[in-house]
Amino acid sequence: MPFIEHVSDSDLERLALERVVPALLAHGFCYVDGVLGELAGAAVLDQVKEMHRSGALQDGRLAGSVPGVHRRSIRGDKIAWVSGAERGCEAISFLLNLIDKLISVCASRLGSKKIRERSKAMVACYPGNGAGYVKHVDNPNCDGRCITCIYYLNKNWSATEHGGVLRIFPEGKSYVADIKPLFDRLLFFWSDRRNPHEVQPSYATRYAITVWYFDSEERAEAKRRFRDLTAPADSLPTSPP
Ligand SMILES: Cc1cc(NC(=O)CCC(=O)O)nc(C)c1Br
Ligand SMILES: [Fe+3]
Repeated sequence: MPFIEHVSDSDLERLALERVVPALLAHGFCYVDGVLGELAGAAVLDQVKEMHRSGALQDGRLAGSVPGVHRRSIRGDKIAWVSGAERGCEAISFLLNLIDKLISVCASRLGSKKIRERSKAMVACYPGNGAGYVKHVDNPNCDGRCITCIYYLNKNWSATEHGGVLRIFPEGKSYVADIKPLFDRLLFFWSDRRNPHEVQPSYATRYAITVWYFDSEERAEAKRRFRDLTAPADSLPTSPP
């Protein structure tokens, strides 16, 4: 991608149709470099650094505390959830708007997926103390998340020196995909079991912003299932007297 300060809608449309959709359908993942360009990318990085400096990033929680296992050994990242409307997140909001446009062009060409909503943006920082993220699947049990989209923000990143590579183990393939978390790189991959992935130990501060796009039918079904599990007491069959 040439140095494009302001990516036009037609550029996004072409990028989606010629690059993202074919790669997602063929390999299940795809990354694009130089998405925002130097200036807009640097503005996003500055805002993420300011969040880190101001202490807005907190330890990533684990789903359910894992007894006896030290949290950092599983997830070493510090995170914050942003909608983009917060003060100091204007550049992040610009990024999210651009990704939304890209996905909306892709969505209609990704088969039966109806992608109409997404999560908030998760701003993450691996502090560079050797922490990473153990191998996992983002959406192993049909919670509705369809596409994981990660925007990386790390300038002059050297995998040999700093580690921090995202390794995807595409299901059923004989190869792994090692993706460096480079500045102004946008990565997409199916969130389900097709893409187990890990973040290898990071030895430099490693910033990324992740959003998850929902398939609305799978999301609605997951909500129904979840509601059954958490139905209020009065609707559950009462235990025998
Ligand atoms: C909160 C949360 C974060 C992540 N992040 C990564 O996999 C790291 C990707 C990267 O930074 O390259 N994955 C899941 C399933 C949850 Br939940
Ligand atoms: Fe993940």
